[in-house]
Amino acid sequence: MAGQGVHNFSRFVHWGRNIVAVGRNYRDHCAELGNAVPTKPLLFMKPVSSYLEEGTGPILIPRGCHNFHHEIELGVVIGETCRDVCEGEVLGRVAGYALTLDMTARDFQEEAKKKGNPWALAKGFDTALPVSKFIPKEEVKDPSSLRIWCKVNGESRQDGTTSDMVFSIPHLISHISHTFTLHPGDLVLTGTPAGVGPVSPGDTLTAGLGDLLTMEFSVVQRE
Ligand SMILES: O=C(O)/C=C/C(=O)CC(=O)C(=O)O
Ligand SMILES: [Mg+2]
Repeated sequence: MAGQGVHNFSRFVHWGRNIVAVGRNYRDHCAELGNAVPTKPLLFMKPVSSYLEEGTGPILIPRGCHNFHHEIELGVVIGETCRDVCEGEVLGRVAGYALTLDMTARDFQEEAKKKGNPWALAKGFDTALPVSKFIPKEEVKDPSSLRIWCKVNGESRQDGTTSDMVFSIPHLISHISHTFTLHPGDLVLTGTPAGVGPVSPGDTLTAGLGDLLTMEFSVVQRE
């Protein structure tokens, strides 16, 4: 496995930065949840308090959640300010990448969707954003062609490739930057491929990004 240059995430990505997440960015995931493929990126935010660095503790199922899902995603870490950037400039402003999980309280999200409410509780609880080590961009030959996979207790659940994104990384970051500025250290989650599904207390999630790294998290109920 490559990845000699990976580093502790918080050494490079400072807490207190924006976390922008993209939803419905893989056709197969749109289909599995019965959603139309969007015609422009669907964006939401996760709070910085949702970060969970690998090795610092378990993923906590939020109180009252009865349908808790994994979503494996490629995370893009911004290296230079992005404000009104064109697509051609984007990759030059990226610092690197991380493997992330957009943990989702699906029942909270369903309730919010029915009422037309935001997804903050469904996507923003403590530990809703497990992250791998940080991978400098020099380690990643082609971010538009990376395998991302996730297993639960050793059983394959998600196995996709970033080449299947509806909107590319340059398109997503350019699009975001025309509405709000992204700063160094901000993280963009790029959406999940098909295979999202439930996890329970006692489960172990393992996930991988190409031949760059793997990560592992356990799951417990928040008391
Ligand atoms: O619309 C839904 O039911 C669910 C959408 C998501 O959770 C979107 C994502 O976070 C994603 O596609 O990665
Ligand atoms: Mg997601």
